[in-house]
Amino acid sequence: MAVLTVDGLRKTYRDLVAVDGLGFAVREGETYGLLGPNGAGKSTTISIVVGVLAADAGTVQAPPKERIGYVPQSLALYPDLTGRQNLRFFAGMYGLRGAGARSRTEQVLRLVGLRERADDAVGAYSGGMARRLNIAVGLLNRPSLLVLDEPTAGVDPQSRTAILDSVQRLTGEGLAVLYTTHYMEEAERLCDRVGIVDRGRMLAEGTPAELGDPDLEAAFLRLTGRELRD
Ligand SMILES: Nc1ncnc2c1ncn2[C@@H]1O[C@H](COP(=O)(O)OP(=O)(O)OP(=O)(O)O)[C@@H](O)[C@H]1O
Repeated sequence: MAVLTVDGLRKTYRDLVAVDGLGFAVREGETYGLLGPNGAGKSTTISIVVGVLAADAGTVQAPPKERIGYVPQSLALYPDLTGRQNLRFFAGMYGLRGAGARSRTEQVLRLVGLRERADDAVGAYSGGMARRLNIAVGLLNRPSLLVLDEPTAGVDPQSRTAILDSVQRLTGEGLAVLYTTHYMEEAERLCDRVGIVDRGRMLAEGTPAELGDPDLEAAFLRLTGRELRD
């Protein structure tokens, strides 16, 4: 069953067409990788899916906002509070209280592998730990769709592995995940299906094995070209 269906999506910024008739679906228990070079329209698409940006045309069928866990590229955490205090604060914002808030906080800490560091101030966290805490915040409200925008950018292999492991555990429980990354080998390992986009259009879609010849990076470069984008 599709948790998210995007059809004919279009968004322009003045005369720039950022998203140009994009369509894809993410099913229950599936990790879908939205891949594309810088400026392809991924972040714009994600912003529309999570409801922070309005489309010019097209449709998005998604869970209600409170059932979407959105983890943006930029961190939204309080550095002076501990990891656990941050989670308790955001749990309160979601309307979780008392024992319910406490037990959910402990569950998400465990899911991202941060229980042992939960009482350290977030300002002292490594980049990878902060990313994992940001993901934990996105999980607090038991979303049915988790949207991860480059969650492993600039983190060390340990945190990257912890992040991929958590995503795999979560999809095993039925969560649908929309994922962006510039690391093709990561998409190969993690994503059940990928969509390669450029200039706001879907160029190819399928499993990494279907698209990758000889691998996903080669397919990506063949489809999107070698010209530098930024
Ligand atoms: N607020 C904005 N105003 C004007 N143009 C914008 C705005 N946001 C994005 N764009 C442009 O829209 C296009 C798509 O950008 P978008 O950020 O969606 O791409 P992306 O695939 O997420 O790129 P990246 O991999 O760099 O995050 C780009 O050409 C970008 O410069």
